[in-house]
Amino acid sequence: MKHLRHLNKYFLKYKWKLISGLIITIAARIFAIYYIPLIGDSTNVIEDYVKGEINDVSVVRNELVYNILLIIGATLASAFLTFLMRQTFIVVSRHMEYDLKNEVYRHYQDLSLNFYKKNRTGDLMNRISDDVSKVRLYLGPAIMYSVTTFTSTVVVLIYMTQAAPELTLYTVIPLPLLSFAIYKLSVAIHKRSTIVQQYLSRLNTFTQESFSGIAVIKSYGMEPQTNRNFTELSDNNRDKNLDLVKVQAFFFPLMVLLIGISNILVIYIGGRKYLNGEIENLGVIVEFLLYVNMLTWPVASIGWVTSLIQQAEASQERINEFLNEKPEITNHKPTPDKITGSIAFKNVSFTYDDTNITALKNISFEVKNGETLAIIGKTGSGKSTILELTGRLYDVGEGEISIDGTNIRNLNLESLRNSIGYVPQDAFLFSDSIKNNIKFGKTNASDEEIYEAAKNASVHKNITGFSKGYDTVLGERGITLSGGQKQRVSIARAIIHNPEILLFDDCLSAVDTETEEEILNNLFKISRNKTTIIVSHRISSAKNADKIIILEDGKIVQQGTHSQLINQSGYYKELYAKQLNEKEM
Ligand SMILES: Nc1ncnc2c1ncn2[C@@H]1O[C@H](COP(=O)(O)OP(=O)(O)OP(=O)(O)O)[C@@H](O)[C@H]1O
Repeated sequence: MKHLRHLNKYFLKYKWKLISGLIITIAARIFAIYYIPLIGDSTNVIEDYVKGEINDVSVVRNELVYNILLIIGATLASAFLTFLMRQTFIVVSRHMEYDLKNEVYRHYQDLSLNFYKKNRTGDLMNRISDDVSKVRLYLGPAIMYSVTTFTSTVVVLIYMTQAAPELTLYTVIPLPLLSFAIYKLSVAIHKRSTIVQQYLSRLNTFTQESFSGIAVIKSYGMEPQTNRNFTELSDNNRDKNLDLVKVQAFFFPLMVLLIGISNILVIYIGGRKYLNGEIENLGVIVEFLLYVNMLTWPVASIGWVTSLIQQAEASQERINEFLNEKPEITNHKPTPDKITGSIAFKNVSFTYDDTNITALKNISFEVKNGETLAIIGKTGSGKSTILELTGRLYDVGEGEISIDGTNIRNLNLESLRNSIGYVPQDAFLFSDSIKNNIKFGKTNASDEEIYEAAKNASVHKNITGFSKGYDTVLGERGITLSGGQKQRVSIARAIIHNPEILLFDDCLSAVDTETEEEILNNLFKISRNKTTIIVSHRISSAKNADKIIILEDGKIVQQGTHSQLINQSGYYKELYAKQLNEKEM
């Protein structure tokens, strides 16, 4: 239970609701059992009348009517209290589930990019959905059934021992057996349902991928092969489901068998005792039959609850594993900073943990406030890494990155991130309206600000061309934007909040040279007093920068202005000649 201790804070938070649930449950169980002695009593009255011990039929009638009214009252009270009990325990468990989900989600958000690289998205999703749901079964049903079982068992046993102590002993013998058998069965069911879940998630992943990649499947004529793969997965899935159903099928017969044994014991032993005169009235036997049936479900639920708790413990262990992960990038400065934007890299080297690739080697450069730096270099030379380090998505191993003369580790993290407008290499847009995607950069932006940003990113005309304009929904359920349109919406998102620093990671690669020219002209206007770093493979994007650096294998191999670099032999001059030729062709 040590992993479940993490949840104690939630029990404390909802303690008053839980305590009232406890009181309601005890009252509900007392009322639920209350009718049994009344039935016994009614049987006894009839028996006494049959034996001739009572001669007046109206006495019998009055007693029966009185008992029936009490039974109706107790049943109604028990039904109402049971409703309240579920409302309390199950509602509280839903609140706790909501709190836990939020806690996990907030923690995920704080964790660094490295964490996301080390763990698969499916695993992250499972822990926040499936595992939290399993924990909820402990927080709600498991606690509720434990309280019900305990209360019912204690109350029923008190009633039974008062009525016939020896008979009680014989009739409860099969019950622990029932509990143990149900526990074993629940464990077997759990094992099989975990396997079913795994197969189901494989099937889902396959289906989802084949729908997303339907264009590739069709163009390669792979439909028959995909069908075969689906059938194979689906067959496995069915077999695993059948394995589960076979075990589940034992559940109720087992319960019925053990209740049957208890009933036979009551009738056999109780009957003999009645004939011997050890039990005075038939009513005791009737009562015992009802008690045994009433005890069965709570006793069976001990096994079920035990397996629920075990599953919750395993799930909470997985959740805690992530909750105990410390964010690698933390804020060391609580007060906000005013950032103007001059950036300096001093002897920076950086190695990615997971691949051990040293992406940057002893990099030094400076971009003053309001200047533009262009970074050019072959693929894999470390260009994107420079931008990611500037935004402190990773902390550097060696050397120092400073902004306005302060090491970025000592800047307020929120101020740093707010001062940056970052356009990543692969523009990611959410399945939401274009307007909301742009507003992501400034949640309180007015429509005018959105249009202005879209105009500067040269995408306004495209958007107004869609029938729903800025309300056009993107993604799975909506329109698919072209690569260039996506890049431009992503640029609009970065510039809308008027940041001091703009980082563009090869974000004009999918637009034609004319649009590139138009966007660069707009950006030139809006970035006059901003510090800009443009990563590109095109000379056209870099040529107007105040400074250009050429990276090769993580090192700066050339730097200067466009006019200086085209007069030096090296990568820049070669690229310039090549791209000039392509333009002329
Ligand atoms: N997230 C990462 N984890 C591990 N290694 C990485 C990661 N990102 C980049 N690398 C490695 O670091 C090196 C530099 O990559 P980077 O993305 O900075 O290059 P780039 O110059 O931007 O390339 P491109 O022009 O193709 O975008 C590459 O060898 C790459 O494989």
